[in-house]
Amino acid sequence: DRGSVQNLPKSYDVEYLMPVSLGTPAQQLNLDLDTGSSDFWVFSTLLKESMINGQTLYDPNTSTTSDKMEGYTWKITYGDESYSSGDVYIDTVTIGDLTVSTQAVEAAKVVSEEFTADSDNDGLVGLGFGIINTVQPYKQKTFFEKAMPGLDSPVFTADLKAGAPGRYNFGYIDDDAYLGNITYVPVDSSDGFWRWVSPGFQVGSTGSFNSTRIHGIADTGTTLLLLPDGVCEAFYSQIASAEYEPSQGGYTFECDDSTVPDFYFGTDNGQMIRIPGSYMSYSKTDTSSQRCFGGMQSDSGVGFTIWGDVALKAAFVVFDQGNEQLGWAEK
Ligand SMILES: C[C@H](Cc1ccc(C(C)(C)C)cc1)[C@H](NN)c1nnnn1Cc1ccc2c(c1)OCO2
Repeated sequence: DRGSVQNLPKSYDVEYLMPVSLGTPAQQLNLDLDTGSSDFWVFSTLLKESMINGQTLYDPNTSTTSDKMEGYTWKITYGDESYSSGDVYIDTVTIGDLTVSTQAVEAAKVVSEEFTADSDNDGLVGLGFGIINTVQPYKQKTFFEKAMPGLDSPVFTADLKAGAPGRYNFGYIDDDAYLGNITYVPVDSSDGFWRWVSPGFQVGSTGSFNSTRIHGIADTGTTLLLLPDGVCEAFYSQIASAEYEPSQGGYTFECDDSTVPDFYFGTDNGQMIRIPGSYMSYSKTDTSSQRCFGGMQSDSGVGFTIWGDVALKAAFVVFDQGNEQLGWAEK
């Protein structure tokens, strides 16, 4: 079996949403596929009005295939301090023609203001590893873990694009979606993330390669590229107008600065992925100024490196859960 679904970036590629069908008759919600968490949760009719702001709600009561998991609850807090919690239902879920008939759907009763404020986002599909699922008394499998046994191949792929629709595929690798070869690196899933080690980085096409092992996670649910301070300093030192502005929350530079270099990160045996300099001018710091917030920021607030959308949209990425490895290819 296999599946394929288009993903759509929101403005500034802050997040990528995909249509998902839940229940019978199908209720379609726009969800955020997040490889950096492992809860499948949705805005639902269980929420108080004050927490809803235009989102599409999953209504378990009108689905003829939903079953409430009595006594099961969930509560998740994300690294940016946002949170959500609620009850759990079993129902059928279809993503891009791939159906899981008994998915644990976590229906929100409470969401933090950050989720209420994002009216386009109806919830998250966590595709990290199930060991960090928050459902109590017994944790639940992710959508991919439920689908995996029936798939042609135990993989899903992420093809995120800058300011354009991309695609998530399940169960197969589309050889027309990338250039050259896919380089595979081992994954350590012990903390539930797609954690891997990059052998180093290079700033600009003429820069030298810096051999330094960077431990981090591949995270479709994080917008930016969060890297160690030393790497950020090496990158921003090459941009004439770059400054570290704590008041803005990080590195900024003049949006029209022509000295913004490309950034390369190593994957394995000499292969590198090139992130175009244009991906690094993330968003205007405020309407009046001509300064942009950098797409690369320090990981010091997080504690580990996060290869978020700014990096992932420069590559074709294979999340190979069957073999616990990540595949990287140029595109
Ligand atoms: C932030 C997202 C999860 C999310 C996505 C979207 C949203 C909104 C819709 C409301 C915009 C909120 C939350 C990320 N997903 N793996 C995540 N989940 N848990 N950690 N991270 C990454 C991290 C991101 C930012 C940090 C951080 C750690 O530590 C300190 O600052």
